[in-house]
Amino acid sequence: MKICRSIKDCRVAVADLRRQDRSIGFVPTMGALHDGHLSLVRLAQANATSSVVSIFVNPTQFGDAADLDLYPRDEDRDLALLHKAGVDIVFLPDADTIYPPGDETIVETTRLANMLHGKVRPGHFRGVTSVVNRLFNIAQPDVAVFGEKDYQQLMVIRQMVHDLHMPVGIIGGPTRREADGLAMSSRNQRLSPADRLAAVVLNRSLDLAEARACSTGATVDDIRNVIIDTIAAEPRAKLCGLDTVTADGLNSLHGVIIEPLAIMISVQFSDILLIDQRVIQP
Ligand SMILES: Nc1ncnc2c1ncn2[C@@H]1O[C@H](COP(=O)(O)OP(=O)(O)OP(=O)(O)O)[C@@H](O)[C@H]1O
Ligand SMILES: CC(C)(CO)[C@@H](O)C(=O)[O-]
Ligand code: BAL
Repeated sequence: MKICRSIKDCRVAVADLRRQDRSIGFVPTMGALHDGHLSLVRLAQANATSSVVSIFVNPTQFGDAADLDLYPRDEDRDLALLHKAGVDIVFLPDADTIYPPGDETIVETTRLANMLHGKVRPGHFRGVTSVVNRLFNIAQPDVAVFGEKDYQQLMVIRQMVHDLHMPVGIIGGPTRREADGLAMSSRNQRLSPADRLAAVVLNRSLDLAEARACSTGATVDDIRNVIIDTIAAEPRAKLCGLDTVTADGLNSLHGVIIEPLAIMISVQFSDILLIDQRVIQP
């Protein structure tokens, strides 16, 4: 496994793989890896003949300086996990490498970035597309894998790739969960023991919403009420975002559910914001 910290080293390592006729499957991450990330690596390996993983805690997607400072980091453990997973290249740039001094270019999906979860975290998706664009230019992947847990992020990336004619196939990976149903997330390690137990309410509310959706004549408002009531019954949880939108265009849906519905929730425990989602078929 090659560990590259500069763009030049990463490009040389990618060119080596290309010389061997290997295709590149890319998984961008912010490190503090868990089984969710490793499942994306396996998906990349299943869809390409080599795998490249980046670890970069991207400052431009954090609105809150404390959230950026406290973001979990464990480079040695991450490298050991990626080595064991058979990854070919790990790219570990620093902020000046990605954003050279004087840098002034941003990439933004103007509609998708500023709605729904983008309103809870202003500027967040602009930071995501700006960094993913740079990472794609460096790793030059054939395919790249993103988790469905960050559902709006996946849609934003698909839109960017489509609009900018980027020759990269985007693959969505299913959400991996802890035994009690909590979606794996690097931020879970920052939860207090009591908040960790309470956090199971995200998945429980989505399970109850899905069950409600299966009943005849269920409306989008019924689903929303199930989520609102379930989260409200957990005193440690504060519902910050609840979006019920079409699964492909993320447009608002009302009335009886007659097309695939994406439910996206963000819930705060103390100072930590967790997200989860579910796509429900009518
Ligand atoms: N539980 C999961 N299952 C599958 N993929 C996941 C899961 N959690 C995150 N991912 C995906 O891994 C990639 C890297 O995400 P990131 O490094 O931000 O991890 P994270 O655990 O989501 O961290 P955070 O605490 O910031 O939410 C993203 O494409 C994300 O959607
Ligand atoms: C895609 C990503 C690595 C960009 O920084 C990040 O938003 C993430 O980890 O989901
Ligand atoms: N997976 C999303 C990264 C973030 O919360 O900034």
